[in-house]
Amino acid sequence: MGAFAADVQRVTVLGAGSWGTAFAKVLGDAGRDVTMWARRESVAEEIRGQHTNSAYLPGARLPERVTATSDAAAALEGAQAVVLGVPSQSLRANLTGWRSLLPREAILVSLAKGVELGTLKRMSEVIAELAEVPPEEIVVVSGPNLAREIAVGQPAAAVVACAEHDRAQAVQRATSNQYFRPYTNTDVVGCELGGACKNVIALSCGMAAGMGLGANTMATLITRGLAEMARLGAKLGADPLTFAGMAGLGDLVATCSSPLSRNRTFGERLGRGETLAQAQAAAGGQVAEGVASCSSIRELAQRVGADMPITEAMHRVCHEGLDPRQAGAELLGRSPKHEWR
Ligand SMILES: NC(=O)c1ccc[n+]([C@@H]2O[C@H](COP(=O)([O-])OP(=O)(O)OC[C@H]3O[C@@H](n4cnc5c(N)ncnc54)[C@H](O)[C@@H]3O)[C@@H](O)[C@H]2O)c1
Ligand SMILES: O=P(O)(O)OC[C@H](O)CO
Repeated sequence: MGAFAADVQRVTVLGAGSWGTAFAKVLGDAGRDVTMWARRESVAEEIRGQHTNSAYLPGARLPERVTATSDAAAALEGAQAVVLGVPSQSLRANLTGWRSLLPREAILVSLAKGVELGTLKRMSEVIAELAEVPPEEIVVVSGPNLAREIAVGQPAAAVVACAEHDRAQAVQRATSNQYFRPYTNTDVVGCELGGACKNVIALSCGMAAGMGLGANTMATLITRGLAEMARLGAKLGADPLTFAGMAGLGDLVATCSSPLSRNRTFGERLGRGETLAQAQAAAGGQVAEGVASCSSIRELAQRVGADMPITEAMHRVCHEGLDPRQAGAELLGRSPKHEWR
C-alpha cells in the first residue's frame, strides 16, 4: 500500500476565481471538506454565507461543506492537500507569501496552466522551488475543464498527474464524483506542457474565428498545434502519448472550440481587428494565460530547439504588433515539409 492510501479529507483551495471555485465544488461533491482562500473578504463572505461566488461563477451553487476565508493562515490550518488555484504568472508572488504556512505533510496540487516568464519554469517547478519539496511530489490537474461547465455539473474528465503515482491516486479519489472523472498519469512534464501550450493554440483558433474562418482552419490549427506541443514535449522528456490524452488533445479541443474560453475569446477579438489593449480591457480582469505563455513557451522552444511556428506567430501578434492576417499568410507560406519529420 502506498503512503497515501488513506483518504485526503481536508482540502484548502488557494484562489477563489473561476477554476478554484469550480474545483472546490468538485471536491465538495466528492465528499471532501474544503476551505477556500479568497483575496477579497466580500467573496469569502458570500461563499461562506450564501454558497455562491457571483463574481466568478454566476449560477453555480457550492456544497455546504465548502467554506471560505480571506485569511490564508486560517485557510491552511490542518490541510491534508493544498490546491493552488491562482494564475500562472502570479503563482510565485502568491506562494512566496504562503510558503511558511503550508502544512508539512500536505499534498500540493497545481491547477495553473502556464510557463513562467523569465525562469521558463513549469508551475510544478515553481511550486517545488518555493515550497522546498522534491518536484516529484507535486500533483498537477489538467484537462478539458472549462470552469463554468463543471460548476453546473456538466460531465467532464481530467488528468491528475504526479511522478509519485500514489499521490495522484489520492487526489483522484478526492475529486471523483458523479460528473467529474479524473484519470491518473505520471507524466507531469507532458501534462503541464499540454495545458500551457493549448492556451496559445486557442488564441490562434480565436483569431481565425474572428477573421470569419471555418472548421477546416480550426482543425488545421488544432492538429498542427498538437504536433508542435508534442515536439516541445519530446525535447523535454514528455511521453508522446500524453498529448493524445486529456491534457493534450482533450484540452485543445475544448479550449479551441468553446466561446467560454478566455484565450479563444481574446484571440477572436484580435482577429476582428481589436488591439491588444482593447482585447485586454474587454476581458475585464480575466486572464488569458496564452498571452504571456506564448512568449515563455517560444523562448523554451528556442532553448531546446523545438520548431513551434504557431506559438512563434502568436508571440509576434501579441507582442510585436504583427497583423493576424499576415501571421496566417506567413504560416501558410512556410516551406513545404513532411507531416511528421
Ligand atoms: N477558468 C477555467 O476554466 C480554468 C480551467 C482549468 C484551469 N484553469 C487554470 O487555473 C488557473 C486559475 O485560473 P482561474 O480561471 O481560476 O482565474 P481567475 O482569474 O478566475 O481567478 C484567479 C484567482 O486568483 C486570485 N489572485 C491572486 N493573486 C492574483 C494576481 N496577482 N492576479 C490575478 N489573480 C490573482 C484572484 O483573486 C482569483 O481568486 C489558471 O492558470 C488557469 O489557466 C482555469
Ligand atoms: O478560459 P481558458 O481559455 O483559460 O481555458 C480554461 C481551461 O483551461 C479549459 O480547460
